[in-house]
Order: sequence, then C-alpha cells, then structure tokens
Amino acid sequence: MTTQVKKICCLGAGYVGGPTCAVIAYKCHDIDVTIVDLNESRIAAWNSDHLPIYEPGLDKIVFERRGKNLFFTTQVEQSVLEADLIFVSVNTPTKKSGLGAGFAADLAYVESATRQIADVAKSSKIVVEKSTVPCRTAESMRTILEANSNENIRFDILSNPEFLAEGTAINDLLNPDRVLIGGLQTPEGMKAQQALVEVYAHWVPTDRIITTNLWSSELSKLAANALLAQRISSINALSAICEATGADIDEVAYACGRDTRIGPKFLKASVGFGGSCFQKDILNLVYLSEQLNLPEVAAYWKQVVDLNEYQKKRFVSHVIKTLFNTITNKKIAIFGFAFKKDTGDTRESAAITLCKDFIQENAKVRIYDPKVTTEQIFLDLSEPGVVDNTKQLKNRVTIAKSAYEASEDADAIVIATEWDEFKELDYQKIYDQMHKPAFIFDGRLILDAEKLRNIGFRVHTIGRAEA
Ligand SMILES: NC(=O)c1ccc[n+]([C@@H]2O[C@H](COP(=O)([O-])OP(=O)(O)OC[C@H]3O[C@@H](n4cnc5c(N)ncnc54)[C@H](O)[C@@H]3O)[C@@H](O)[C@H]2O)c1
Ligand SMILES: O=c1ccn([C@@H]2O[C@H](COP(=O)(O)OP(=O)(O)O[C@H]3O[C@H](CO)[C@@H](O)[C@H](O)[C@H]3O)[C@@H](O)[C@H]2O)c(=O)[nH]1
Repeated sequence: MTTQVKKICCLGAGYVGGPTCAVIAYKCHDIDVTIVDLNESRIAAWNSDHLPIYEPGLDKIVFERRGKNLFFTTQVEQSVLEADLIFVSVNTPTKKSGLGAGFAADLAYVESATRQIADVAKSSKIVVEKSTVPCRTAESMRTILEANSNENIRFDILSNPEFLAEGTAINDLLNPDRVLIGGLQTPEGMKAQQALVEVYAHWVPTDRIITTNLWSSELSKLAANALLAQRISSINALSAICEATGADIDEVAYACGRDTRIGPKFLKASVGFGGSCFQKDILNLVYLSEQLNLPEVAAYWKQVVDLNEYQKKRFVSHVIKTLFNTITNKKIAIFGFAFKKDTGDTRESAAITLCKDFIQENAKVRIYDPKVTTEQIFLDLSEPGVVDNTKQLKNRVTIAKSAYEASEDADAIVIATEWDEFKELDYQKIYDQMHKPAFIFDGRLILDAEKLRNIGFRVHTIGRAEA
C-alpha cells in the first residue's frame, strides 16, 4: 500500500520553496503544507501583504491558502516533527573558498538541513531533495540520515528537482512539461516515489510525471540547465558573426528554429544570460566532470559560461567604441536591472556586469527597473569585503523612477532587460530630452530599430550589423 502524504514541510522559503509549496497547498487541500526558513524577515514577509518575491500570480495563490493549509514559520523543529514528507529547498550557491572554489556547489546548507531533520525526527520521513545538487548528493544525505535511524524510524530519500523559470513560475508549476522524481530502485524507495507521485497527481497528468533512479534525476537537472544555457551561448556566438557579416540574428534564429529538430525556443540572442542557476549549475557540472577525470567534457561545458562572459564584455566594448572611445562622465541610461523580465531577481544579472564596467570607465549610470529596489541595486554594484566603494558609487550611480527620468540628458540608452514596457515608451519624447547624437544599444532585440532611426536615434542592436 502507498503511504499517503498528509503533512508536508519545506525547508527554505526562497524562490523555489515558496512558490512550489504554495502551489502544492493550492492544488491539494487535503495536505497541510508548512514552509520554514531560518530567515525571520523573509518569513514575516511571506506572512504579510507584501510577499518577499515578485512572481506573477503568486499573491493570489498564497492569499487564498495561507492560514488554511499553507503556513510560513521559523519553527523548524515543530514542522519537521509533524511532517511525513520534507522538501529540502535550501540554497546551493557556488563555493567561494576551499576545495572546488568558484565551481563546486556549496552543500553546507543542504547538509545542515539534513542534520536538522536527523536530529529532530521521531517518526519515519520521506526526505526530498528539491535543491539543485551535484549527482550523488542524495547518497551523503542518506548516510547522515541512516546513521540516525533505528528500528522505529526510517528515512527514504527522493530527488525531485525543480524546473520552474522565474517570471513564469506559477504557470510552470501549474502546467509543468514534466515532474521528475528519482528514487532508490528498492521496494521502499519505489513506495516513497509513489507517495510523491500521488501528491503531484492531484493536478499533473500522470504521463508527465517521470520516475527514474536517484542519480539520473539529479544529473537531469544539471543537464537540462546546461543544454538550455548552451543554446543561448550558441545563438550569442552566432550574433557576433551576424554583426560582422550583415546577417540578422533574429532571422537566423527563426530560420533555424523552424526545423522541428531544433525548435524555436531559447534562441533569443541577448547581452548574456543571467539568473541564479545557469552559471552555477554549469560550473557545478564542470567540476563534476573534472572530478570524474573527464577534462574534455569539463572544457566543453565551461565554454558555455566563457562565451557568456565574452558576450557581456563584447557588448560593453561596443558601447565604448561607439561613444567615440570614451564614456568618461557620459550619462548612460540603463533600462532594466533584473536578469529577465517579470522578476525582481538580480542574481547574476548581465546588467550588473555592464554597470560595473561602465562605472569603471567613469561613466554616470542612471538605472531604471520596474521591480528591483534601490537597495538591491546598490548592494549588487558595491564590493563588500573588497573595498568600500559606496561613496564612489553614489557619485556615479543614480536610480530613476521611470525610463523617462533615466534618459533625461543621457548620451545613450542601454536595454539590459526585456521588460514589455520598454517597447511601449514614447521614444520621440525620450529623444527630445537626450544629448545628441542620441544612442540606443538594444541588448535584448526588443525595439523597432527602423522607427527609432526615423526619430533620429543611432541604433545598435545585438546580432545586427549597423545600418
Ligand atoms: N531560483 C530558481 O529559479 C530555481 C529554480 C530551480 C531550482 N533552483 C534551486 O533551488 C534551490 C533553492 O533556490 P532558491 O532560488 O529558492 O534559493 P533562495 O536563496 O531564494 O532560498 C533558499 C532559502 O533557504 C533558507 N535556508 C537555508 N538553510 C536553511 C535551513 N537549514 N532551514 C531552513 N531554511 C534554510 C535560506 O534562508 C533561504 O531563504 C537551489 O539549489 C537552486 O539552485 C532554483
Ligand atoms: O532565448 C533566451 C532565453 C533566455 N535568455 C536569458 O537566460 C537567462 C535565464 O532565463 P530563464 O531560463 O528563462 O530563467 P531562469 O529562472 O534562470 O530559469 C532557468 O533556471 C532555472 C533554475 O535552475 C530552471 O529551473 C529553469 O528551467 C531554467 O529555464 C535570463 O537572463 C534570460 O534573459 C536569453 O538570453 N535568451
């Protein structure tokens, strides 16, 4: 008989734990879901009218279930004690120091969450690895948990990586392409796997719920991100060829994407991919390959990240060169700071690299983003622990409340994030208030270059030769 899950606890109330478990509560009224975090202010925000993350559709779901079968708390022990299934959805950042620094995932948070479960549990639990982790991490978790089990308590480990993308998280969770659940292929492991299948089966068609062994599941998460990022680096590499030849990257992407074997998605050239996952997970895969003594494989995946860095630097150089080889004291309006539209998340955003490079060249940078806070922007641009550059930053960086304010007296506009509102602006009004010649660098291919040229702008678009 299958174990029926009645109480779920999720360790980690971040971009993944919050939305994922809120959707489970929304779709499974027969299950109590408690999301736990050590961070008190984050939990207070989840319990307030202003949720700690911006994600279209999230508010409605949280407000509808909160206090009914969805709870946010810092009471780790109580929640673990009561749960039959525990998601571990804590952060796994790239290690900053020690062995594997700069590549390997820092598993300290996963380990400490696992130890917390082992210390507190007084009954059997299904422990689900939701965080993105290197292949075979579940083995370490199992060793820790088994060392703490006895004849009355057993722990079953599952891997259930999350594939949601920020900005579309709720839709991705409500209508996933697939849900992946890895488990040990033993009778107990398969029983635990089935218990989680039944949770998702409340709303996901069962043919979209894939069950595999633990290691395939762990590796599939890293592999999916590597393949997606590799498509972006490929199209960005081609964008450089387009600029040098007169081919147009959107036309090339369209022509290639019409081949059903290639497909049209994830072929949008850009100023470089950002986000908390792609770079981290690929570096993690690079490290894993090196550990497995597969240097050629490691070098292959590393190139995806190197090309992304190149794309950002190439864009910055192009801006400087076009602005007559100097941007000292020139005003550059940055449209967008988030790593993609429809999110306030700035982790690894390409805009950070661009702004830092412009500041380094003594430009004056004025940033507008509809969802990113001023505090976050200054945090991202400062170098805490290296040098205190706050004063220098305040001289060089200002935050605007609108795209119009950002572009007042500017020499150039840089489109760093593809927010829809940037397509709808009154560019004649913007042109009239800028220094001339007025430049626009479209790092996201969202603007109608011809229309802007007719107004008088000098337009430079990624992946297109200059007109
Ligand atoms: N952000 C995404 O879009 C995304 C998508 C898929 C997978 N992932 C993966 O999911 C994991 C979480 O990512 P995120 O973006 O939600 O991170 P996050 O930093 O937003 O959230 C992680 C949370 O875990 C909390 N935490 C750490 N240790 C804890 C503990 N012992 N007990 C309770 N809470 C604890 C932290 O305080 C933090 O609030 C990562 O492994 C990431 O790679 C992220
Ligand atoms: O054609 C494209 C598609 C995306 N991007 C950029 O790539 C980055 C990542 O975008 P996206 O993948 O949409 O967002 P994430 O939230 O980072 O989601 C990725 O990373 C998550 C964390 O692991 C996974 O769960 C998702 O499946 C995976 O898409 C952003 O900077 C985008 O602007 C492009 O430049 N061109």
